[in-house]
Amino acid sequence: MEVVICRDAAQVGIVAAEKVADRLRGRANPVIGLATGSSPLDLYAHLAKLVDEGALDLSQAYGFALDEYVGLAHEHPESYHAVIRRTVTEPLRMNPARVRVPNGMAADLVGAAQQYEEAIRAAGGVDVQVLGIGSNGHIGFNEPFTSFGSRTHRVPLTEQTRNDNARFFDSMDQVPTHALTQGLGTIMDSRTAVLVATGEHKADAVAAMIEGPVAIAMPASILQFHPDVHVVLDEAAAAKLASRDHFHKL
Ligand SMILES: O=P(O)(O)OC[C@H]1O[C@](O)(CO)[C@@H](O)[C@@H]1O
Repeated sequence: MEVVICRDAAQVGIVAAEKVADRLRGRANPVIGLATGSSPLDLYAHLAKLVDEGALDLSQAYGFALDEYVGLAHEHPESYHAVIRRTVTEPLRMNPARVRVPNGMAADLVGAAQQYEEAIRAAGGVDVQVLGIGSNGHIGFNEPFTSFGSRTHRVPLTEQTRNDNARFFDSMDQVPTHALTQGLGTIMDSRTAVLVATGEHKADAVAAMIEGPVAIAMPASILQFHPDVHVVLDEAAAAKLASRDHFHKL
């Protein structure tokens, strides 16, 4: 696990985007795994700048979002279908037909989850998975006590996650209660993972992910076993790392 500590959130976005771009360049049909939430927005903005400057071409790339709310219409502005279109597909000039988001509106969610796994496999697997981390240590929507071997599946959201995401909705009762998410096993199959975290509200989860025991109470701790994972933090998110002096500081 490589850990890089940056001055601020803007630098996190740039450093992480460069790592993602390095691994996508030169591949004929690169596959990028896409996180939503606030954390990766600066990363996507920098990737968009590279695309605008001609330093990166994602027109032939495939994209797979990590997750989607269950029962939220794709047209809803906070559905991850809409968020990915707004923050990734359009600014990165990707082909919309090659960017997939789990179908949280499917009548058969088990079938939709299996099809999603098959689509990732058919595209050749994920080259670079972009990740954020929830304040309770979730990645994707894999909440604490999710099996490490899990594949794409339907999950209930914890109260903490619903509270964290309530800022995107008018009221708490509009925040969905369930999601369809890639599993921890699916995420661990990615060839490279780049996780970004900023802000003091992530400091406990970040410290537990990097230094704590690998335990299902802290889903992100499974990344300690990922063969090529890069964690890019700002000072605030790195503040509770006892081992911070061992890591690369920019
Ligand atoms: O980046 P945020 O908004 O803090 O969210 C943390 C994580 O929770 C999720 O929103 C749940 O999927 C992730 O996409 C994100 O990485």
